[in-house]
Amino acid sequence: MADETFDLDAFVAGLPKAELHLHIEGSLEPELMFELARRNGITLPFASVEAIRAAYAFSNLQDFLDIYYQGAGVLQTERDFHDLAMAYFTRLNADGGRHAEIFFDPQTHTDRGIPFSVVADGLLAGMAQAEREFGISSKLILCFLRHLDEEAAFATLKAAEPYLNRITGVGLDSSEVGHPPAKFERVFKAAGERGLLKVAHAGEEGPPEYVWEALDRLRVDRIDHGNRSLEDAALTARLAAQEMTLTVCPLSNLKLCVVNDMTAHPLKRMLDLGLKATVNSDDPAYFGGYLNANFVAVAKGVGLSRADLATLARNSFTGSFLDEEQVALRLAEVEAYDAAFSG
Ligand code: HPA
Ligand SMILES: [Zn+2]
Repeated sequence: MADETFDLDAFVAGLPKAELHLHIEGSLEPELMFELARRNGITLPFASVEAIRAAYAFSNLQDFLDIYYQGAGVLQTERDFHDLAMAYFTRLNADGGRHAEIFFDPQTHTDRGIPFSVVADGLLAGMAQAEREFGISSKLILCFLRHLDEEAAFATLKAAEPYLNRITGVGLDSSEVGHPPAKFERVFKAAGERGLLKVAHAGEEGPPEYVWEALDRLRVDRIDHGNRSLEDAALTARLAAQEMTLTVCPLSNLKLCVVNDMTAHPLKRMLDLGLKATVNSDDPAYFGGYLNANFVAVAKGVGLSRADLATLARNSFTGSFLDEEQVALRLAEVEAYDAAFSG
């Protein structure tokens, strides 16, 4: 079959795609971290860009989160958040990305005295510029930090009130184990009543029960990660029947030791089980690769076919929060690309 001999890098490079799982604070490259530290008169506990990169050796999610929250401390002004967003969209554009739904963690900033409006206005300005310059559409998803309490999440939803017409949904991130989705049932209900869509990280390190809870108690529209769902056959069947989108992050899974080796990554099994998986970069500045690097690494690791890759690209649009008309346009682009590609 021609499938076995296709040029993987070339096919992935031009494939139209959307990114649905990207923490904008996790796209802060060490170079920009240094520049913002200098701009804002902050002294970093690292001597060089190389020293920062050398510190990015994690054995679990918490190891990463500790350094990720520390890094975000250089973000102070609206311009900083704008520059952060534009740096990400420049990478996404280079990767053939057409659309992104980006997470931000307002509590990481408001808890150190940065107003919600500074964060949101900066990110929204970067998103508008990416649309103008690259034709990349994007949406903003407000994540609650699950290691903090329900009251803090409600306060964040209140701070977001003036922005709710420019925020598409809410999410749930940070330390998973010990902080089950049910802890945030009421705040997710309140978010839903305000017209927001809902996603949650579940089954990255946490057990399948957390995925059930995200479905049944938070009533999410997507599951972020979801890897550990495969331990539960009834859950897997439910996710497939419901056509629930999973936003899977291969290089993140490798760096945070959710998988020991890329050849053991569950993505191929997910697709073969009929799960609606997508490929995403999560925190690309920390995990060693942007969107296309994730596609290529997992495709090589588990042997994805060209048809699998086209399915993943389609899933990224049908699993997005774009309206039907925009989805149809993007799907037509995928079909046209796939039909025309020969390599
Ligand atoms: O992969 C992640 N999991 C949980 N919280 C996060 N915050 C940034 N990235 C992540
Ligand atoms: Zn994530």
